[in-house]
Amino acid sequence: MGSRRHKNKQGAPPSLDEFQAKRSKKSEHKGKSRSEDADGKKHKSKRRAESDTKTVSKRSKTERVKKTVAKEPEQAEEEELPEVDLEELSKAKKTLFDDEAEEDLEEAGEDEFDEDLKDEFDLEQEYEGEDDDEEGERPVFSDDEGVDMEDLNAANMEALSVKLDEEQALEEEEAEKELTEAAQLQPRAQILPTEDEEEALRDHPIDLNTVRTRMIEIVKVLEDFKNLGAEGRSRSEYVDRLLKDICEYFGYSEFLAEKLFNLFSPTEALEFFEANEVSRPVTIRTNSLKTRRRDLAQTLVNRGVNLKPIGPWTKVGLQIFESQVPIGATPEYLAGHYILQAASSFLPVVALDPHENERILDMAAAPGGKTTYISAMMKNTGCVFANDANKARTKSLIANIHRLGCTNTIVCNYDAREFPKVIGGFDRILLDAPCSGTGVIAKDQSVKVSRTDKDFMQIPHLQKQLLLSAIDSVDANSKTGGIIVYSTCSVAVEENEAVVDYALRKRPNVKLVDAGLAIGKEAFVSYRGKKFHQSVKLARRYYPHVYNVDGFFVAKFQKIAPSKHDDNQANAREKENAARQEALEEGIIHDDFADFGNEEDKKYIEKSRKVSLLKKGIDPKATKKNQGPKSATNKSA
Ligand SMILES: C[S@@+](CC[C@H](N)C(=O)[O-])C[C@H]1O[C@@H](n2cnc3c(N)ncnc32)[C@H](O)[C@@H]1O
Repeated sequence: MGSRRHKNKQGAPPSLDEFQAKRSKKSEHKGKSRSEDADGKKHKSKRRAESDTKTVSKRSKTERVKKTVAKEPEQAEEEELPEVDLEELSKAKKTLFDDEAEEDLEEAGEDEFDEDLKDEFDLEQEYEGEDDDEEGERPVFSDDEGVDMEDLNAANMEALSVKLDEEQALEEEEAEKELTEAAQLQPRAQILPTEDEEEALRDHPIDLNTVRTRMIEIVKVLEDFKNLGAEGRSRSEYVDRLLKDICEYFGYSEFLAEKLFNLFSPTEALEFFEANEVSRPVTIRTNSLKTRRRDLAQTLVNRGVNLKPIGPWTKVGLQIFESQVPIGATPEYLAGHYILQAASSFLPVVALDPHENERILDMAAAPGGKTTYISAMMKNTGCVFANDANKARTKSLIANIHRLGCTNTIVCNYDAREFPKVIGGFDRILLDAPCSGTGVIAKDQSVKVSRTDKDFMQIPHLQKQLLLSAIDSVDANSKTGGIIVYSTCSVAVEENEAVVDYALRKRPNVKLVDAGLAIGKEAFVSYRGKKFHQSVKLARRYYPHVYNVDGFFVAKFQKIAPSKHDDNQANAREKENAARQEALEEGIIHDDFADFGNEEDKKYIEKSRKVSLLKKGIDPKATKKNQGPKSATNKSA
């Protein structure tokens, strides 16, 4: 590790299978290290460093890094001791995300790599419904087990097998007993500083290695407080010290450290904080309006880009490992063949599941990563309203829409709480809500100290209002949709489960449905004494330390009936047409950005319409007159 906060090149978000396999490997490993511990490894006492002169919060990152890397032999020894070893954890995380694949890619010559890549892309077309028909290893009897094969016959086989089972159960029971006894015999380490030591600490600069070792040891105690807690010390004393250490080591405000810590078990919390020090993998989304992932991958490989499909859950994502060219400035980028987009940002759109020819509203759309994905999934048919309250941000939204060639999009600039008064009756709505950003601390370290209690009241308040507006703007009678997806890049319960639960209570005409996402953890149905509607568990949580993606939350609603809060549906179409007319007359988007070249595009649109109809076995000439008003205008309003 070159730095406490280092680039993570390897971490492909794993598939569910990969993830589960690695998780169980990890717990096997834990069991192993526990028994090693019981075998008599002694905990070394912590040491205090005396040489530093600055406090951690004032320390520069480079200094911190140097401290962490340049370990003295004794310090290194100390780090071997704890059961929860962060070095090991971060190694484990790397392997979790397919190191082997990357090494293969690096080792392979280009031709070989191209072949591998092709294979993967070929597989990608076929993987659905494909079963792994390799036989697993079969258990075999062995002499070691004390069973004479010659004595084994149908009559005694059952009795022998029962005997073996009993012996195994007994062995397991004894091993467990030994473990517990050994743990109880272990001296209870005095990890917490005494009052005098605390006092002395105040006058001394902080040593990061000491803090780190103590965090790990405290976590270990908290995970088995009954056996490892020191006499006369309460659990909360350990938690308080750990929180202080987290603030000092990772640079969080006490308020945010505690809020985030409370979401997890102590071990997992430490993994989460650690993961926030590591950049997520660079990922791009293929723009299927302009190219295919396989073609894009090949072109980028030819430019010296080292890449790999993200995982079986997306057919448009690519993970970039290394690149000899700036990935945000290749000719393919400029031509709109892809967009740089975090893997987690694909998820809400996958959950939204846009259909061709629908009317969709992206309520908080800038800079347009999700709008352009929605548009691509709709194959530029129907209409996407891309709204954002921040006018300045609509510039990047429009720029992305242009670059990616989305011709079914209308940009608007309202406070989304004004919907459905602006327009209602949508088939689907995405509310990718403004949030505190506690899921993307790796990207924006300022969140660690900038978020206050007030934020976690004000932001959820806005999110609740926006979500109700979204619900009221959807057409419950939509033939294909009636869907609302709510997402945030925050892991705070106030912004996620609490908002969803509020909406369920305020709008009984919606229900939560399965988001249809292959990965993700169930959302909470209760949290620190608060109970949420049982169905809230259908929503999904994503964590950096679990999937190596940004922290994220996704909930999918189905509107089952209209309500008195909805806008007059009949009016919606009229409003939409009036808005289009107004936009056309005012030529709003043409001040700063190039024209789409409507005439130029028309022939392509017409051609793609014909091809799509022919594919469905419909004569394009027969349907031409019936084209509805939903065809793209290429105008932003
Ligand atoms: C998380 S970002 C959206 C990211 C976007 N969906 C994407 O994928 O590129 C949240 C957006 O909400 C916008 N926003 C904040 N308050 C809003 C409001 N009341 N109405 C509409 N948009 C709002 C912000 O300007 C910001 O662009």
